[in-house]
Formats: sequence, C-alpha cells, structure tokens
Amino acid sequence: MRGKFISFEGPDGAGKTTALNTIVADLQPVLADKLVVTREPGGNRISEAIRDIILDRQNTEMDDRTEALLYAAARRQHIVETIQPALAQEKMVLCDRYVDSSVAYQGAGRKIGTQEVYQMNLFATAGLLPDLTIYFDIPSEIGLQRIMTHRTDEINRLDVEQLSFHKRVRSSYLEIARKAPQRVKTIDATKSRAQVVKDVEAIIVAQNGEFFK
Ligand SMILES: Nc1ncnc2c1ncn2[C@@H]1O[C@H](COP(=O)(O)OP(=O)(O)OP(=O)(O)O)[C@@H](O)[C@H]1O
Ligand SMILES: Cc1cn([C@H]2C[C@H](O)[C@@H](COP(=O)(O)O)O2)c(=O)[nH]c1=O
Repeated sequence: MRGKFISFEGPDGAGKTTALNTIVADLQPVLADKLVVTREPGGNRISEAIRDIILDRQNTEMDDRTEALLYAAARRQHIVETIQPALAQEKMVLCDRYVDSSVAYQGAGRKIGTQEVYQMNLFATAGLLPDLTIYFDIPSEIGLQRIMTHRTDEINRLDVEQLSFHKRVRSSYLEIARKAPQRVKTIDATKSRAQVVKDVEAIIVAQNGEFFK
C-alpha cells in the first residue's frame, strides 16, 4: 500500500495556508510522523531556490513558458525528494498546491493553454496525481482583498497580476473540479476560518479512515 497524497488548491488569498496550519495542529497529535506537510513551489533546497526566482517581483522579464517550466522543474525535485519517499513509507502528505496550480495559473491565467501545461507536467510528474484535492473556492475579488489587507509584506509576482488574470485562474479551477469530481472536493472558502477547517477535516477524515483508527 502507498500512503495518501492530498493537495490543497485555490486562488490567491483563498485561505489554504491558514487552514492548513490549523489542520496540521489538529492532526499532528493523531498521526505523528505519519504526517508530512509541504508546499509548491518549494519543499526542499533546490525547489525553494526556484521559488525565490519565480516569485521575485523584480523578475518582470520572465517569459510565461519559462515560468511554467520552472514550476514544473521545482515540482519534479519535490516529488523525488519529498512526495514519493513519504508515500512509499505509507505517510499522509498534505501539499499546499500541486499540478492543478500550473494548469490554472500558467494554462489559463497566462493563456498558455490548460492541455499544453498539463501535458508538459506529465513529464515532470510521470503521472503522479493526488488521491484527494481540496479546492478552496473564492471569488477573485475577495481573495485579492484578503491579501492586500492582511499580507502586504509577502505580495509576490503573481499576486500583483490583473483581476482578469485571477478570474481566469478561478474559472480554470472550477473546470478542473467539474471534470474530476472523484478527486477534487470543493469547499466554500468565503466561510469563517473555523468553518473552513471543519469542512476540510471532515473530508480528510471521511476519505482516510485507515489513518484515524
Ligand atoms: N476564512 C477566512 N476568512 C477571512 N480571512 C481569512 C480566512 N482564511 C484566511 N484569511 C486571511 O486571508 C489572508 C490570506 O490567507 P492565506 O495566506 O491562508 O491564503 P492562501 O490561500 O494560502 O493564499 P496564497 O496562495 O496567495 O498564499 C490571510 O491574511 C488570512 O489571515
Ligand atoms: C505551484 C504553483 C504556484 N503558482 C503560483 C500561485 C501563487 O500565486 C504562487 C505561490 O505562492 P503561495 O503563497 O505559496 O500560494 O505561485 C503557479 O502559478 N503555478 C504553480 O504551479
């Protein structure tokens, strides 16, 4: 048996990281070293270095396909160093963003094409998809408002894209969720922080009974 791979997805400011922090605090006492928490782009030295390049607001000259390739390169290293070893040890991996982010942001947001970006990522992932994806759905205006109001110190190169970019990202996520209802579970991320955590934990526990015996 392999472990469980769970990704958290959503537009900027949807509240994934906030919810994930509480969920980890809740699950850690139960799962202990069976729980692995990580993020994309990042999760290891090489991928974090790529993250710094991609998200640096000074890198305004970066080509859209270069950006897509860098995300995929960071992903490959993350899979090899973190995700695959954890799954082989039958752990539960909670990952803040994965390949759906590339399809939504580079495929739809940058208009490279969702199929092209997905196909390009097949090389990076060798077909590894999450067992479960929690999609945090939120209107783009609300997500961006949250970021601008609370997180001015961490605003990155993608956060500052136009509203139309973020709307394409959200539409693409909704399309992904519509096409893969078995894998992708949508939660209403406009609810309170406590309710969002409750909704996400209910899905994780319902689908992973073997971890909570
Ligand atoms: N349910 C919520 N209601 C209101 N504000 C929230 C909620 N969840 C998170 N926030 C606030 O919104 C901001 C963005 O949250 P967070 O960083 O968790 O989003 P995110 O989905 O991880 O965004 P990004 O992908 O851009 O990093 C934070 O300031 C956070 O405190
Ligand atoms: C994995 C991945 C991410 N992005 C974007 C989405 C966000 O704007 C940033 C990451 O920042 P976060 O605070 O960690 O959410 O990168 C992307 O465009 N494509 C991807 O594949």
